[in-house]
Amino acid sequence: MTDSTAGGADAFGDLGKILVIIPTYNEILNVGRIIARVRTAVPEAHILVADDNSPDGTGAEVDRLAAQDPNLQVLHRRGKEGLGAAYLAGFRWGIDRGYDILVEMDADGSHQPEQLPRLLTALRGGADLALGSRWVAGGEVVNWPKSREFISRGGSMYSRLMLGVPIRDVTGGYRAFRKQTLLGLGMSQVASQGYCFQVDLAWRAVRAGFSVVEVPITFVERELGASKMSRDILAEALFRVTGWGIDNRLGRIGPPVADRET
Ligand SMILES: Nc1nc2c(ncn2[C@@H]2O[C@H](COP(=O)(O)OP(=O)(O)O[C@H]3O[C@H](CO)[C@@H](O)[C@H](O)[C@@H]3O)[C@@H](O)[C@H]2O)c(=O)[nH]1
Repeated sequence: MTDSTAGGADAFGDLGKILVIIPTYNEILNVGRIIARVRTAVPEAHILVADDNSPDGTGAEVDRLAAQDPNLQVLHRRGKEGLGAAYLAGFRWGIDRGYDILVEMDADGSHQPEQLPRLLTALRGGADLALGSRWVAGGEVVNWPKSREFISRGGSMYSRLMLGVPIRDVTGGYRAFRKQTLLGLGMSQVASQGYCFQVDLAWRAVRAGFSVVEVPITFVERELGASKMSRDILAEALFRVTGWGIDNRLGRIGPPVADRET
């Protein structure tokens, strides 16, 4: 049987130029493998690694790989400023260079590049934002510690409760955006740095009236390297989501103000 979501040379050319953004902090053990897997899964996609000056030399390793691959670029950032800041810099870089589709993908293999065609197929079907989801039917996590699953499910539930956002996996970080979605949700006003950046963007997309489609994915716990999840990241998420929830109930939050393309 043919998988209608399978990739292949230029299978998604009709969507325009695709950029996969991979944020990295100390991912030298993973970065080469993930780049190779993206190449095979969706050959026409270009890749941008947004590296926060990783002490383990991830940025230099990608420079070495990029010397052989014109469709691989590195955004060297000055230091660790959080996942959100790295993605925002990557989105801006991509939009300024004419990319139409911008994809978020972790470096550690949790987000399987082989499932990227599913997200792109959802965009082709009319979604403005295709969100890889662990918590819809058909989605799953593999080898994730129960404690992480609890935090992740709890974070999504709390966000739904506080914000009324109708998304089951609102903290998930495997996503494909149309450029117009990022501009329309006002990405330049996003200040979240850690993983609550994902909640911020999804909620903004909903408030801006975009169609957000959850696509089931299998999230596989990393085998190499370490998660960057920390107490500070959790505290930021709790603080921000609670604040947004209160402001929302008081009617202080309206639709986001769209960015200009420049
Ligand atoms: N440039 C940069 N990259 C970062 C930073 N912090 C993390 N990253 C990169 O962001 C990706 C995800 O970080 P992990 O630390 O591996 O995340 P996780 O614990 O597996 O968390 C996953 O689940 C979260 C909760 O659902 C998600 O919010 C998150 O996006 C991710 O999918 C990895 O490629 C990692 O190197 C940072 O400060 N700067």
